[in-house]
Amino acid sequence: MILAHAHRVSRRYGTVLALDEVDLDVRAGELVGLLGPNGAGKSTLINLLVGLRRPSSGRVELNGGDPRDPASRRQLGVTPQETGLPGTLRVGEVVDFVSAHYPDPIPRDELLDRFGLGAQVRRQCGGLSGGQKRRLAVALAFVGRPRLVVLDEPTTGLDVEARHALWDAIRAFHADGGTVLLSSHYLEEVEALAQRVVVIGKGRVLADDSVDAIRAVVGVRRVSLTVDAVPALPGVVRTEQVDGRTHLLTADADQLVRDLVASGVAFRNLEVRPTSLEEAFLAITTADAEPAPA
Ligand SMILES: Nc1ncnc2c1ncn2[C@@H]1O[C@H](COP(=O)(O)OP(=O)(O)OP(=O)(O)O)[C@@H](O)[C@H]1O
Repeated sequence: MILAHAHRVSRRYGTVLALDEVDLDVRAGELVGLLGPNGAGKSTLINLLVGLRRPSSGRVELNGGDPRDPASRRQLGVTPQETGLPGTLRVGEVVDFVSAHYPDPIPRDELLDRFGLGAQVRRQCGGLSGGQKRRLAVALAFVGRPRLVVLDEPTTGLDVEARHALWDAIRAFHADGGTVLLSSHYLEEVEALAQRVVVIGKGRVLADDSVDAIRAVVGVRRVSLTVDAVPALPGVVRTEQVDGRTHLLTADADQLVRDLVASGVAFRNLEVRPTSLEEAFLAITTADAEPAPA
């Protein structure tokens, strides 16, 4: 059963094409990670799916209906990228206020314990740390026992311990049969949580696959060297010349180094390091732009 559906969805903001004919289905029971660099279009896609914005063209559905119809959103929990909490209300009061909107909310203490906020129940929201505020904002998405939870960069700004606590809560929800769509900049986060990864770049879906398959694609390495002329070598997905250094991006650095040595070319100062996610996206985009073999 498909809970969230986007069909050839585009969204423009003035002259900016934030989403370009995106297709996405989130099925019941899935934990899907939306991965992409800044400005890729992740928040725009999320906002369309949860009914906060309208597509310029294409179709979005939530629980089989229009996401802008409150009936479609009844079993949805959302934490947007930016949230505000009333500074003078206590944590427990905020949870009670949100719980009052649902027929069978998770009991307050259980919810707060799940998100490591049990000790803060009487604290005013204005006095919480940034990480505690973020955890509370994410916890509120779960209070109504939703079928689908949509989290836009839930752990940005959290320290390692808080991030892991949040991951545990998300995993527990999923283990109980819940469906999750979450966006992240962090490959590590998506690897830790998701089974399926949708890579977004420049408003397009660049890849939609299992975590292992995506890891293989983004597991691109950077082989840097000083060399007069680089021979053409197999497996190089991108070549860059910066400040007299040559950088070769490849999925198999070991083989590339063997090939370099075998080619007999004189090189100096060889370095091999993982690419950043940003570079990996470039590699995917480049591979994506290559014409398909005839
Ligand atoms: N309200 C808006 N008005 C104008 N342009 C916008 C608006 N919202 C988003 N954009 C633009 O649309 C593109 C996609 O932005 P979006 O926020 O969806 O990306 P993102 O992947 O969520 O990025 P980030 O990781 O930085 O949050 C960007 O170029 C952004 O500047």
